[in-house]
Amino acid sequence: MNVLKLKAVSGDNPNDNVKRETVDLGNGSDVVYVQRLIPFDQSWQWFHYLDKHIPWTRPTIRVFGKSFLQPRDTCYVATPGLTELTYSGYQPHAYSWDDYPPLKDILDVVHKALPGSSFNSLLLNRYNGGNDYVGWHSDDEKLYGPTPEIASLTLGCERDFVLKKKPCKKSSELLYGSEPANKKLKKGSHDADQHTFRLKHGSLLVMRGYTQRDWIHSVPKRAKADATRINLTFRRVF
Ligand SMILES: O=C(O)CCC(=O)C(=O)O
Ligand SMILES: [Fe+2]
Repeated sequence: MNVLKLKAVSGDNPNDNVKRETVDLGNGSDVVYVQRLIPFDQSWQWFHYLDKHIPWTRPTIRVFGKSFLQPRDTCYVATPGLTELTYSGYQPHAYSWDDYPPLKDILDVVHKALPGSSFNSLLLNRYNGGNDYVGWHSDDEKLYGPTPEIASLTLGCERDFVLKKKPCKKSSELLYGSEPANKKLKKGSHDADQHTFRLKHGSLLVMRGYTQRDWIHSVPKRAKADATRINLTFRRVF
């Protein structure tokens, strides 16, 4: 597996001396990784708050006519009046930012780190150990527009986040949710087509440009990851 050597570049915001690294995926797609966005202790405080107070659910989802228990807990938060989110035949209830005030503080930190961003929805995931995962997919729902910026914050247990180039549109649709997330690279593909980021406690990973159109991503099962990870993905619904 290709664990990236990242090139450090300075942030857009001169007040922001947080180190960030950008990986150009080509064809108008890139990923920004900020390894230490939120200080260690603050990250644990938010982790414990969210672990305890968020109304986590593990919904049944439908993929190609078959029902599955989603292999992680989830919750959705959105500004009122937005188009409702539906994925894999499941429409989550949209909770309000006001229900969980620390989410607004986290949103502020993310907005400051990403000048020009204005997220209005948040999908939370909780992985209760290494058997919980998210399979190959892209977040290419229409409500996010053609080039969504998706900012993904990690709290708790480190996990690998893998990006893989779509072979073509049809086959990537077939991959969605149905292929084991840890499947090896196909023969004929090469290293530039797959990138792995080890997402640290307090880190932020941002997918931009055409990443959702041209790439799929997953958080594979990991036998050794025995602790809980909470992930917050901020998105803008248009
Ligand atoms: O947990 C992660 O890092 C990724 C979650 C994800 O891809 C999603 O919620 O769409
Ligand atoms: Fe995703």
